[in-house]
Amino acid sequence: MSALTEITSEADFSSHLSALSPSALVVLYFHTPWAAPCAQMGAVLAALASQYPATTPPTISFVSINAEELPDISEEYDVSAVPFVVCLRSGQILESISGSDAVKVRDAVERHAGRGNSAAGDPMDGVRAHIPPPLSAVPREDGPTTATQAPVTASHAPPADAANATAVASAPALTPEQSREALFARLEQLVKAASVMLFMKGTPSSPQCGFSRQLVGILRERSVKYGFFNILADEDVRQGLKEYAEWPTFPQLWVAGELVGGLDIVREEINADPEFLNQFSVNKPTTSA
Ligand SMILES: N[C@@H](CCC(=O)N[C@@H](CS)C(=O)NCC(=O)O)C(=O)O
Repeated sequence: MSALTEITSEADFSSHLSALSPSALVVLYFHTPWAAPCAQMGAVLAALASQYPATTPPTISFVSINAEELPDISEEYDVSAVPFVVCLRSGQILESISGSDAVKVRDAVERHAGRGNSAAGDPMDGVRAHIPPPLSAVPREDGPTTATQAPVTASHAPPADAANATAVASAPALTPEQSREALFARLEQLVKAASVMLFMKGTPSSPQCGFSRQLVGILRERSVKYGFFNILADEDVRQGLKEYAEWPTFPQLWVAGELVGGLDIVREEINADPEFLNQFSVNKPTTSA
């Protein structure tokens, strides 16, 4: 699966881009370490990247760029605020998205990844182009309204120490209620990081619990395209999601930002409707949207 690659220098950026084929979609993610919305978007992009298989040569590449540390790159892509996402192909900017709207970013990536990949033999071709909202009853509001944007002046980036000073000055200690709100805002984004999101213990290739393993098996059998989040890697998400979802265990399967349930519920849904989840299968004919 693809991953979010951190760019460490301008030279690193140039060599990364030149190693890609011209038809590859490049997703640039500009962030700063001190801007809280960037942490959410970073997790969203990592989950999104995990949905795309790593191919040789890559047909899609997700890169993460510290907007303050690499001001020349930020300036080149007109980064005025973070988080900021740019979809790029053959050096051409296809779309820029400013702010932490996970749905907007996901839709843009899926839309652009759907084009230009067909020659690469990617098994997910076509499906990624656009998956219609699966549950018409589920409102697909535009991302959380917590899209607080942290302004960043790329061309006048402060040195690292100054950036730290900014972080201290601009990040007063949060009250427990504020921390909970921030966590819930992050979770609201995460559950929408992919049309089908699996919150599990471990990863699909290495599940750390039998329930998660079985749910991965169900999704695999149906060739469902999904994003995942390993809750063992983030205790805040592990505990917070139980409260946010009002569901005490993992795995949790979310579809279009709505909780379906755990393994037992997914099984019940499939028993009641064998076609359940089929619309997210990579084997589904793309014409039947
Ligand atoms: N029958 C449940 C089984 C899931 C379950 O019991 N999970 C436990 C053990 S893996 C869990 O997540 N406990 C809470 C935790 O570990 O944080 C289902 O349908 O998903």
